[in-house]
Amino acid sequence: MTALLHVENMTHFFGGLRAVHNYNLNIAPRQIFGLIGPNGAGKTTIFNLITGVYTPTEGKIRLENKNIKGLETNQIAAMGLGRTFQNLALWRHMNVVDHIRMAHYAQLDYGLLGAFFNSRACRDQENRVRENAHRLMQLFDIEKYADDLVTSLPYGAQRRVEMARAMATKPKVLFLDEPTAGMTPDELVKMIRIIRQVHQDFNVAIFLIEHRMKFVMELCETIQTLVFGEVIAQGPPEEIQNNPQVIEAYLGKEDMT
Ligand SMILES: Nc1ncnc2c1ncn2[C@@H]1O[C@H](COP(=O)(O)OP(=O)(O)OP(=O)(O)O)[C@@H](O)[C@H]1O
Repeated sequence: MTALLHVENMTHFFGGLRAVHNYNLNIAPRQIFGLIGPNGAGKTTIFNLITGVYTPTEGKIRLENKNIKGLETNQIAAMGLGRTFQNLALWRHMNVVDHIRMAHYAQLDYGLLGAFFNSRACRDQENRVRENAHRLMQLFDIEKYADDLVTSLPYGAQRRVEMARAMATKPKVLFLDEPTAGMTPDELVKMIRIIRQVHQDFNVAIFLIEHRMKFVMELCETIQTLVFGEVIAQGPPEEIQNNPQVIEAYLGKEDMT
C-alpha cells in the first residue's frame, strides 16, 4: 500500500545546528504512529517541517502522493493535515463552541455575497456546521463548556478543545504534539479513550509526539525513537520497549513502563 504521508531523507539546519538528519517516515491510512525521544531530539521540529512552519533544508514530503514541501501551512492543512500544538494554541477570547465553528469556515464555499443575502446554500451549510460542532463537542466531552471562554476550562479540557478544532476540517492525518502534557492520570485515561474513538469514527491516521510511555505503548502500532535528530529505532511497542539503545537514550529520564 502506498503511504498516506511519505517523508524521504529530510534534513534541517538551524544556522549551524543540524536539528534533523536524513529523516524518513511512512504513515499508512488509519495508522497510529508515535514519535518519542529525549528533550531537544528534534520531534517538534519534524512536526513543524512537515506541517509547513519551516521548509526543510533537504528532502521530500508527500501527502497522498502530492508534494507538500514548500507550501504554506494553511495550504497543507487544507490538503488534509490537522495538528495541535505542544503549548496550546487557542484563541483566548473565544468561547468553546465558536472555536469549533470557526474551524469549519476554512471549508465553506458560499462566499461573502451568499452570506450577505443569507442564501439557502449559506443557511444549509450553517446548519451543518452547527450539527457537526455539536457532534464534535459530544465526542470530546466538552459540551458542558460550550459557552465558556476556553481559558476558564481545566487544562485537559482545553487540550480536547484544540483537538476538536483540528478535527473540524476532517483531516486525513492528525498530528498531536504531546496531547497529555500537564494532564492528571484521570485525564490521561480519558484522552486514550477519546483518541481511540476519534480514530474509529473518522478513519484518520494519527502521528503523535509523547513523553508518557504508557500512552504511547497503549495507542501506537509503530513507534520511532529520535535522538539528536536521527531515528535510532522503529518498530512495534514491545520491540521499542525492549530495545537497549532506546532504554539507554531514556535511562534515568523517562519512565519506560
Ligand atoms: N526555531 C529554532 N531556531 C533554532 N534552533 C531551534 C529552533 N527550534 C528548535 N531548535 C533547536 O532544535 C533542536 C530540536 O528541538 P525540538 O524542539 O524539535 O526538540 P523536541 O524533541 O521537540 O524537544 P522537547 O521534547 O523538549 O519538546 C533543539 O536543539 C532546539 O534548541
